[in-house]
Amino acid sequence: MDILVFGAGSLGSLVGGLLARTHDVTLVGRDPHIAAVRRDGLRITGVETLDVSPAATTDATGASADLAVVAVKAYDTETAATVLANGDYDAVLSLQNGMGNEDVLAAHVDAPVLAGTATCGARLADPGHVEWTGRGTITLGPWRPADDAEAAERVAAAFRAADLPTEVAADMRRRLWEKLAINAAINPVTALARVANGALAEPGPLADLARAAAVETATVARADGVDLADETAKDAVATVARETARNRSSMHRDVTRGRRTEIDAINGYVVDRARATGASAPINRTLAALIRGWETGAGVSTPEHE
Ligand SMILES: NC(=O)C1=CN([C@@H]2O[C@H](COP(=O)(O)OP(=O)(O)OC[C@H]3O[C@@H](n4cnc5c(N)ncnc54)[C@H](O)[C@@H]3O)[C@@H](O)[C@H]2O)C=CC1
Ligand SMILES: CC(C)(CO)C(=O)C(=O)O
Repeated sequence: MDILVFGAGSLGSLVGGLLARTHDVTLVGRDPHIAAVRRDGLRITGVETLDVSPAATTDATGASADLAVVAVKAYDTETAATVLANGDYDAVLSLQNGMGNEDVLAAHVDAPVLAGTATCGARLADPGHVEWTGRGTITLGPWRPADDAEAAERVAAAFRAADLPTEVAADMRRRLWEKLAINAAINPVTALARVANGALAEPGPLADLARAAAVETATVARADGVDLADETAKDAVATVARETARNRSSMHRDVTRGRRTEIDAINGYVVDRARATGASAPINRTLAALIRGWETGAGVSTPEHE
């Protein structure tokens, strides 16, 4: 399969690099990482060590491929969608966190849109070098009823052929809301309290706050027509906090590095859906206000500004 990975940062480089073992992959990203991959190839270390040589470019305008995988931060999805709209793809798959990305892609591209979640961990260590920090799996499926279920099966088969454990799901909206509940609970609380995820697995005020944010998110999901039980959301947060106890969440890392966060696509999205459905979301609203207030005061940067 011809695969273009739009957003060759941490996750995009890992997934693109692993897919490059079997498929023709083009990474789309920014220098100095892209220049290093073009010169020396891509090195993956951590869970496994491997060296691969995908094609790499900083400009995907007018490109075509069987599949475009979107792995930019949520605040860059609109730009990615605009570039992809000028190309030719049989399917577009988002592996991003947060909500709203698939709708933005669907509004721009003329191809089936697939939603996906990735539980693997990745960190761009140096230009040309990505660290694989957690093995994980990928779950993907059609986003809208009109989106092609066969495209999801084709993509999953291609991922499995490259040894990426991948499952197809028919209920991606519910699964993205469940992931959203996890991120809405763990990300801002760990970022504001500057603690590792495991702090939320210990009884105490931070665990109580995270649980309350998850339950509130599940309430908004139900108001939005998605069947997500309070218990499911609460248990998911407890399990992820325990299983990733030593990790710092992506929002905690963004805040520590003075970088823009994905708050709009996480707690901000919950607040927007609460407003649209007449539900109330005071906990998500407070967490979003605190992180947005920090972003404004800190004069945050995005990776391309570095
Ligand atoms: N890093 C991880 O382990 C995981 C990340 N995710 C999600 O995946 C998404 C990406 O996360 P990361 O890889 O950590 O972020 P990242 O910031 O490391 O990578 C995003 C990359 O996209 C590039 N980019 C953005 N706009 C571009 C454009 N117009 N042209 C070319 N390149 C562009 C940026 O330069 C950056 O290198 C986020 O939604 C995140 O929440 C999900 C699961 C795991
Ligand atoms: C699941 C979790 C909370 C793991 O850290 C994550 O997705 C993130 O940090 O963004």
